[in-house]
Amino acid sequence: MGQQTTSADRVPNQGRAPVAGAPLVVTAASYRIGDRTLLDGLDLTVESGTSVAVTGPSGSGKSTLLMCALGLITPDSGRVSVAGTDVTALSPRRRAHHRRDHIGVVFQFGELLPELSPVENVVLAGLLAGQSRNTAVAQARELLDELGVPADRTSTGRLSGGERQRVAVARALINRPALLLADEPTGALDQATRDHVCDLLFALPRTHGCALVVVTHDGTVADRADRRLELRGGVLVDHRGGPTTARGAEDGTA
Ligand SMILES: Nc1ncnc2c1ncn2[C@@H]1O[C@H](COP(=O)(O)OP(=O)(O)OP(=O)(O)O)[C@@H](O)[C@H]1O
Repeated sequence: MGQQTTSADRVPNQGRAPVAGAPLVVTAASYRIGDRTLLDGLDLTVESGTSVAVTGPSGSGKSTLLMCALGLITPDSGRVSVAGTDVTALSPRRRAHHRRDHIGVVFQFGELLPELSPVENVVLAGLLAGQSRNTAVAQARELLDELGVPADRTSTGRLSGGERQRVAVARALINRPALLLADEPTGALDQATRDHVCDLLFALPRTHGCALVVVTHDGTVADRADRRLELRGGVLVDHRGGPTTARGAEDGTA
């Protein structure tokens, strides 16, 4: 498991509006589907400049937890605070705006528009986030350069899997998110490419000052995070499954 980062060694947050408290604070969240309890009083705090990996059996509710953080699902009870705002209390419209302003997401297959160039994919996200065209283009080029992907040499659909995921990371960063969520970001990559994408991904909390939550089945990926937790029985526990409480694991004190 990686080193826990303290507030003292965080980098500046790249011009983003300051966030009060941790970018993600989930408090006593419960969520049921039918007769299944997926989240059962779950707690999770992720500080700026740090990463958390969430593992767990298939169907345990990992994506559901991400959906709660995104505000696409509202827990039956509990709070989900993103960038200092309880998103469970917002109207769907305000929640969507809040998501656009404060969260970036990377999915397993990138979910990019294959016929557009990399820079067009990233610019599009910037425009949707309310940036001017000039700003979006400048930032998109800067991010793609930083992540080592050619901006407009070819269409995104012709890129390799690793290059596509780097474009997806650039797209997720264009709104300077306080919170970056990644759902199986390396699930479709070979081992060498996975390791390269992990190098980039897990550096982002330090280089961009965001909080990062990665959901993965891959223990090698999970071990790259500052904290590795397992979703089991609706709560987050230390992945080694030792005699710990969810709160203790969540605090990183277990
Ligand atoms: N809208 C829904 N209606 C009914 N069941 C759902 C719905 N959304 C999720 N589920 C069920 O809830 C459970 C948890 O789903 P979720 O996708 O959160 O699990 P997961 O841990 O991310 O799984 P995986 O690792 O396979 O991606 C699954 O059994 C899923 O079928």
